Amino acid sequence: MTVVEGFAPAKINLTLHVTGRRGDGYHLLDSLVVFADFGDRITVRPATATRLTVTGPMAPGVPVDAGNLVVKAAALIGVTADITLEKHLPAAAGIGGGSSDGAATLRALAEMAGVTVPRDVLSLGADVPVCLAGGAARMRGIGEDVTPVAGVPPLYAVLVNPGVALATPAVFAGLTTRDNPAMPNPLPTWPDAAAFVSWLGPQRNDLQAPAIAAEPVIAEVLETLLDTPGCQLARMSGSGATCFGLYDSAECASAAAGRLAQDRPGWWVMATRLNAA
Ligand SMILES: C[C@](O)(CO)[C@H](O)COP(=O)(O)OP(=O)(O)OC[C@H]1O[C@@H](n2ccc(N)nc2=O)[C@H](O)[C@@H]1O
Ligand SMILES: Nc1ncnc2c1ncn2[C@@H]1O[C@H](COP(=O)(O)OP(=O)(O)OP(=O)(O)O)[C@@H](O)[C@H]1O
Repeated sequence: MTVVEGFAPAKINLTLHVTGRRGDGYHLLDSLVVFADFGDRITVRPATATRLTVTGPMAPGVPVDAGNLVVKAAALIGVTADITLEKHLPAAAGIGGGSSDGAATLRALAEMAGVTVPRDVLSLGADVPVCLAGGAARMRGIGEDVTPVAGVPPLYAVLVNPGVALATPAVFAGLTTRDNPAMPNPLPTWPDAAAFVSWLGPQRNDLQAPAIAAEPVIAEVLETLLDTPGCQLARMSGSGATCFGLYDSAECASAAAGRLAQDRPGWWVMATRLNAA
């Protein structure tokens, strides 16, 4: 029996510029996306009907029915399987947990059944195409236009989630401006990690302000990250509430994570390497 295992890394929007809105209400984006070396794990086994079991420290509250993106992915690719999802990423947290799980499921089921992944996966969610591509990418359109980006260095980061779940539609609805500038085109080249991080500084996550308006604790997370020794940049990912801090070494990131975990026992804190693959 073919058993296939897959990894569903956290997705981090290093930038997230909202550049317009379509007639159907979806927003046009320009986002630089990378992936962490931390995430969920899935295992798929052939079965005559799809069945999902969710395990792991972040399993509570995650749907186990047709509402789970893993089950939707299986239906889209047309393969039935016994699927175990080991959940490590907080849900509704702006780090694409469900989308990354969906993309990992598509890859694993394609391998298990010897079929190809459908070309149009946007119906699963705006973040699924970028998660399926994997690796540093520029995401445009509403999420369907994904271009790999070369030259993004590996980054040492700390992810912090203060334990408030934010619904993506509500955060988009809180935007006060929707026609904001895109990132430069083409993107520059960066000689090293320091140049990359200083370029990143003036870029933005346009969803950060409406997310803070909805959950002011996000501003506290950003300030707390910036206060840790060696933090070069702190920004929110996706529609929040997870924020990332960038550091110039694994030691700095790990020391910051240790300190934050001690000082803020209610917050989810994780040191990770971004774009390490
Ligand atoms: C905020 C991001 O995470 C950035 O990477 C994504 O744009 C959202 O990706 P996602 O969670 O996979 O999004 P979906 O499940 O497709 O959409 C959730 C909701 O977010 C809003 N949405 C999403 C994507 C987009 N380009 N414009 C939007 O306005 C819509 O209200 C939509 O109903
Ligand atoms: N595999 C899954 N893991 C977690 N949540 C899921 C999953 N499938 C569906 N959901 C549902 O999707 C909602 C959003 O969770 P998800 O973790 O995908 O959000 P997110 O990290 O904010 O995503 P994004 O960054 O793409 O906006 C959850 O509240 C949950 O009900």
